[in-house]
Amino acid sequence: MSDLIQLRSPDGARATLSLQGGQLLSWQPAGAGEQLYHSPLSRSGPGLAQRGGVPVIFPQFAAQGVGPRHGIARTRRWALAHRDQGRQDALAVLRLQDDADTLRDWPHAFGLELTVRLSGAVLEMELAVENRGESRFEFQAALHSYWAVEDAARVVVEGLQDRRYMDSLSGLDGVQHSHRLELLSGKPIDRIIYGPASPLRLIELGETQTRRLHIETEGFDDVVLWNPGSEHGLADLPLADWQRFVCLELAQIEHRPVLEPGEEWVARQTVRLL
Ligand SMILES: O=P(O)(O)OC[C@H]1O[C@@H](O)[C@H](O)[C@@H](O)[C@@H]1O
Repeated sequence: MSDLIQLRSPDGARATLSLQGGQLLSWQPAGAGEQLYHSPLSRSGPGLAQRGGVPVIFPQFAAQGVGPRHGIARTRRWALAHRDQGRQDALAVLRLQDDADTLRDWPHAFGLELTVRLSGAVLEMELAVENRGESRFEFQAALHSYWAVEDAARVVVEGLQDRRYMDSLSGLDGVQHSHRLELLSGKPIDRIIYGPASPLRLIELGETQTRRLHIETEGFDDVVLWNPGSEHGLADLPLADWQRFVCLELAQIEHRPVLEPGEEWVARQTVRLL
């Protein structure tokens, strides 16, 4: 079976999901172009992390644990649990469960379910985590969204004012004072920001028009803002492509949810192109 799932809602919105990684790769709202960046140098396959779309980070963010960087979900093959086309939408549900291979990296029985629904100018993504084992576990999670832009240096993010953050580049804590956070041309940025507003607004100030993505969060307490800048050394990213995306990743990092056996945790992002 092919790794790619194509979704199309009756109003023309489209998406592509990859079972490898359980990853949304492409989203085109009705009447609009591609909203997600995907690196042309990205590789896909067992054990590989694809650079682009929306990788699922679970159960560990970055190197904040003893397991694989950004967790075990983005490098595994997920299963298609369900797909449907309604009168006004299309949806797919992907699942990942523990197996002998995941248990070697993280010794817990879990179920992950990613639901992707599209309709018109709106994309909904829901991540559910279930404890299927006999002992409690804690985790971190994120939807590591690579939003495609023409020029990252023309992007501003609103909704972070007065929020605390941790700068992952310097290791220092800070507070975002201004209403608009502007990305600086070519400079890397890597911050975990706590308690963002909902919706967050990602605004691209183009020559002739302004593009706005409103990102509502439900259940995610943090957000990561990341762009590697012009001197990145990422082998799976063309050197100039730092300009082509901004990662705004709804996340649960600071307060790790604890799940007792049988319990479930659910969080959502709802993205609207205005
Ligand atoms: O190269 P990776 O493992 O996909 O990570 C990409 C980036 O992911 C972000 O979430 C982190 O904040 C960055 O520190 C990291 O560089």
